[in-house]
Amino acid sequence: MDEIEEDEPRDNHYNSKITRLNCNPTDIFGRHYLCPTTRPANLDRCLGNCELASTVMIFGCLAVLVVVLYFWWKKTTRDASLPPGPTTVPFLGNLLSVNPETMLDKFQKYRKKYGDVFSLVTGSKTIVVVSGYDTLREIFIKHGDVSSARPDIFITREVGKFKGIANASGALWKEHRTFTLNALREFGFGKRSFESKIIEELEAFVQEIHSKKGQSFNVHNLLNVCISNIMCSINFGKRYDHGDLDFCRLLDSVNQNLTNENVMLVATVLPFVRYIPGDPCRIKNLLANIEIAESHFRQLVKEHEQTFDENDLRDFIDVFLKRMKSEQNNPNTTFDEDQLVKIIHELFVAGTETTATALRWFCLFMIRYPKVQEKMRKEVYDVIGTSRFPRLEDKPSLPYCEAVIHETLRVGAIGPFSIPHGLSRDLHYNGFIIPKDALLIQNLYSSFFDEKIFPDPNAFKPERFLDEKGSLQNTEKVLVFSLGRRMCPGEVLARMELFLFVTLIIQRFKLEPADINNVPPEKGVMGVTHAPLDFLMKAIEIISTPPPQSEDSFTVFV
Ligand code: HEM
Repeated sequence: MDEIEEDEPRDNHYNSKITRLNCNPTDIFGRHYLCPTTRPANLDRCLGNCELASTVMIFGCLAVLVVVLYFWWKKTTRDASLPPGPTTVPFLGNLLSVNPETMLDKFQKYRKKYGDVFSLVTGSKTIVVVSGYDTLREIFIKHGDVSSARPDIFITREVGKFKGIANASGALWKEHRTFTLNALREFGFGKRSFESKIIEELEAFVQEIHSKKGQSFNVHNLLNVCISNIMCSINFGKRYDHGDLDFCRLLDSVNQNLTNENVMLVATVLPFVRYIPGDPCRIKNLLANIEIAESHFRQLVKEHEQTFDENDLRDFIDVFLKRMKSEQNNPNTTFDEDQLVKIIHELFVAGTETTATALRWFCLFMIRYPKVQEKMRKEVYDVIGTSRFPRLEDKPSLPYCEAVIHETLRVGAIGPFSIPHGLSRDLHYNGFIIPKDALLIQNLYSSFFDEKIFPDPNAFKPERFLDEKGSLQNTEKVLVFSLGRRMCPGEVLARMELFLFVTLIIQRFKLEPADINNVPPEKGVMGVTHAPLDFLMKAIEIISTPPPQSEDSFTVFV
């Protein structure tokens, strides 16, 4: 590059013109760097060129800006081939309609106005929302071959690395979902071994409530700890004491992410926010918490490897390690440590938050509907009495309790929008095209509150699930575990947990609000799940608690 020599005289005209242009003409050595290719002798030409260059640059930038704005405007405008939806706002599209605080009601209104399949355009992603029992079945069962993928979004890419089960698609997902379901089934789904793990935790739960001595308390943490401990027994073969520091750290990192409510949604529709300095949306914090949890799980895997005995498979990690070892000479194996860590992380999170939230809704409904509580208790006392804990084999004899569980899942609407789905190719539906890169939302909530299926949908009425003979009916209409190929693989375990917790709570305690004049509202908040606002309650002991190793309780199953 040519430079102006240091001993060259300065040009006044040059300096004055530069001053007019409000530029610094020389650097500290007096070298002209405004237009480095030109010498002062050619100053006028240089300045002319510079002005021309600036003008060209300004027009160039404007042209780029216009092109960018045009494409952004296009991206925030609904294409005619898409399913219908609310009018888009230039450059924002329907971004304002994806506010988690208002989404439940808004989507109900949009369904009425635009039909069972409507679209929202956000610029970065096209969201297609599917509502209604029949249409959900059509898109996710009939067209399940196309609609069972996961989309490429923040959570699947940055959090899940497209691994595990919930964040994987295609062959990897199929292989590991089947493997995990078989492993859990073999290991104890629906069997006594799982029941004994749940009952072991129920003992601890009862003791904790007993220690409250009828004082008001928030059941939130206690339920989280108990339910996650069940997942720990299944995954890692051990439960933790409620005060264990490692366990508290693990739960804290998971809970922080769960209460970091809508970060996933924000990062999905506004992917650039993660680059804003200062982490205002706590995305880096979320990723750091994932790392804390996964290094805990990695450590557990290492410990298992050291004590592994293929003739004594203790838990899910051991079952996976056995498969890993049997495939160690297969260069294409997908059974590796990363995949194992992702799966146990998913099982831990998916298996804890959902079930614990359902049980919080249950406690809230019992406080609000004491007559339902009484009716359940009568059924439990008639069938089981008070001398032993409820068991899974009591289930068919307790249809009213089962009806209450279904009504809790329906009105509590724990996962109202399920987990986002993706598509393996464009899907033609009713004359519209749902594009391959769209994000498909299952609006399960629309079916829970559909008055054609559940008349008077806002009322908490367990009787709706019982026919004239008192037998269960219509329970399959509560799509809380989703439907089709991605349907929740933890349903069996969740139902076991719900039944045993709910019937035991009712058998042993009378639930009351902390303040009879201030009964907590039924209002839920949208986060990772749809959960009730925190509330205080009292659990008045009806039957004195048996000692932890009592004959009557879990020793029967161990
Ligand atoms: C009341 C409790 C539960 C509810 C309401 C629930 C609900 C759901 C829903 C709605 C989905 C999304 C399905 C889809 O994408 O279409 C799901 C997926 C999943 N759930 Fe559950 N779940 C519960 C308990 C559990 C438990 C106890 C486990 C663990 C054993 C579990 C493990 C999973 C996994 C691994 C997935 C991902 C499945 C896949 O992508 O193929 N869930 N669950």
